[in-house]
Amino acid sequence: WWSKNSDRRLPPGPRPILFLGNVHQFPAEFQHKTFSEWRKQHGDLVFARLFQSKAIIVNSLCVAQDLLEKRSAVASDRPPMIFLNDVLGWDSDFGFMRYGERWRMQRKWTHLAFEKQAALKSYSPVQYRERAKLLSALLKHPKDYREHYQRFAAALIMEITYGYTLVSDDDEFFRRTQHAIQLTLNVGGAAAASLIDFFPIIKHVPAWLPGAGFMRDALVARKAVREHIDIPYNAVKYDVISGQAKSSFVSSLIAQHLKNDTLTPYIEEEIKGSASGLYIVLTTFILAMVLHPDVYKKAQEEIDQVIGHSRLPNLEDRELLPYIECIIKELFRWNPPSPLGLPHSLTEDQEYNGYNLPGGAIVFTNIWQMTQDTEFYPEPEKFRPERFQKMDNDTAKRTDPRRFIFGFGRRICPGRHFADTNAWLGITSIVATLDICKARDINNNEITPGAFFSHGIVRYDPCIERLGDSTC
Ligand code: HEM
Repeated sequence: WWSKNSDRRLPPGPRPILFLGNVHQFPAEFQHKTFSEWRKQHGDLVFARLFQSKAIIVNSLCVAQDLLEKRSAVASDRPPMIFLNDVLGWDSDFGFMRYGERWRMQRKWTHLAFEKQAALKSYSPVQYRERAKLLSALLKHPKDYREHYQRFAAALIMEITYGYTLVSDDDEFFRRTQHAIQLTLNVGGAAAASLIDFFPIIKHVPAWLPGAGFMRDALVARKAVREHIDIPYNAVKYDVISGQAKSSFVSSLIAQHLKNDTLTPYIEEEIKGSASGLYIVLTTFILAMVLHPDVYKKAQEEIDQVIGHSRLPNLEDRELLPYIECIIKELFRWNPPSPLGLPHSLTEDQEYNGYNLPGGAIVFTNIWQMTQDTEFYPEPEKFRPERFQKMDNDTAKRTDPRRFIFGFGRRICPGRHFADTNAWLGITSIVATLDICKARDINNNEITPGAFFSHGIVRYDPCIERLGDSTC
C-alpha cells in the first residue's frame, strides 16, 4: 500500500512493465525525440524506470532551472556511470565524477583556467595563430573541412591544457585523443555495455568468455583511454622537471605541487583527469550556410562594412557585428551539440509541484526540446538567425540558447565561454575570407545536402554529404 501510494505521487510517465520498467520503450538512438513525444502525453516532467533505476526527464527550461539551478545543492551529482568510469577508465575525468571533494578540486582548477576573464584573454595569441592555420587549410583543401575543424578545436585545447603545439594533421597526440574518444563511443553503444550501469556485476564477466566480445572491445578502449590520459601528462611533467616546459594548465599545476612538495600519485591522477575534452558548431555552420546562401551573404556584407578588407575580425570587434551574433545563437539552437546534456542525479528526495522526486533518481535534461519551444522560437525546425534580431535586452537574454545548451547549475559546462569565443573566431574568419557554395556532381548539377543530424549524448555531428570534386 505504501509503495503504491508513494508511487502515486511520482510524476506521470509511460507505463512500465515488470522487471524491465520502461527499458523496452527507450530507443537506442535519438532518445531526445522520444522524450519530446512523452512530453506531449505527460508534460514537462516525466518519470520512467530503467530496470530498478528511477529516471526523471526534464523537458522545459523552466523546470530545469527550478530543479538543477535553484536546488543545485541536491541536484549536482552524476549517476554512477559504471561502464564509463570503472570499465573504460574515464573515472579521473571530473565530468563523469560523483559530486564531492574530488569533483570540487578539479572543477576549481578548471574554473581558474577556463572561466576567469584574465585567463581567457591570455589565450588570444594561440587562438589567432590557430585561426590562421585553419583558414590556410580550408583554402588549400576545402573538401576536408571536417578534419580542419577537428584539428582547430583540438589544437586549441591541447595548447592551453598541455602547452603542446600540434605539428601536423597526423600529429600523434591528436590521433591518440581521437582514437580514445572513438573507441569509447563505439564500445559504449553496445547494448551489453549499457546494461553494466544497471547490473554492475556484469563488469566482472571475463573477456575470454564466449559472448563477452564487448568486454574485449572495452579492454582495448581502456588501454587507449589510459594512453590518452597518461602520455601527454608525462611529457609535460618531464618538461617541468627539466625546466623547459611551456606555460599551460597542466604545467602550472605540476609546478605548483612540486614546489609545495604535494605532487602525490593522487594529485597526479587528479591533474591528468581534469585535462582530458567546437567542432560541431563549425560543421553545422557549413551545413547551414550551404543551405542558406542568403544568410552567408548578409554576414559577409556586415563584415565588409564594419571590418573592411584589410584585416581579419578580432575578438574586440564582437559587439560591432550583431548579425553574426544572431547566426551563432541560431547555430547553437538549430543543432545543440549535446542534445541531452550529461545526466545529473538527485542526492535527496524532493517535492516539486506536488510530485515526489526520489533521491538517487537520474535526471535527463532534454536540451533539444528546449530549442524547439515555439513560445520562444516559432517554426523551430527552420534555420532563421533573424529570429534573434530587433529584440530588447530582456527578450534577448531570455531567448539566448546559451542559457541552456551548456547545461545547468553547478555542473554547467566550464568550457562554455572558451567554446563560444572559438566558434565566433572561426566563423567570422571564414565569412571574412571565403565563399561557401554547393558542390557539383559529375553532370555539373549542384548537390543540396540534407539537414540530418546524428544522435548521441555527448556528440552530435550534422551528417553532411561529402562535397564532390568542386573547389568552393
Ligand atoms: C560548443 C561546445 C560545448 C558544448 C555545447 C558543451 C556542453 C556541455 C554540457 C551540456 C555539459 C553538461 C552540463 C551539465 O551536467 O548540466 C558539459 C559539461 C562539461 N564540459 Fe562542455 N561543452 C562544450 C565545450 C566544452 C569545452 C571546450 C570544454 C573544455 C575546455 C568543456 C568541458 C566540459 C567539462 C569538464 C564538463 C563537466 C563539468 C562537470 O561535470 O562539472 N566543454 N558541457
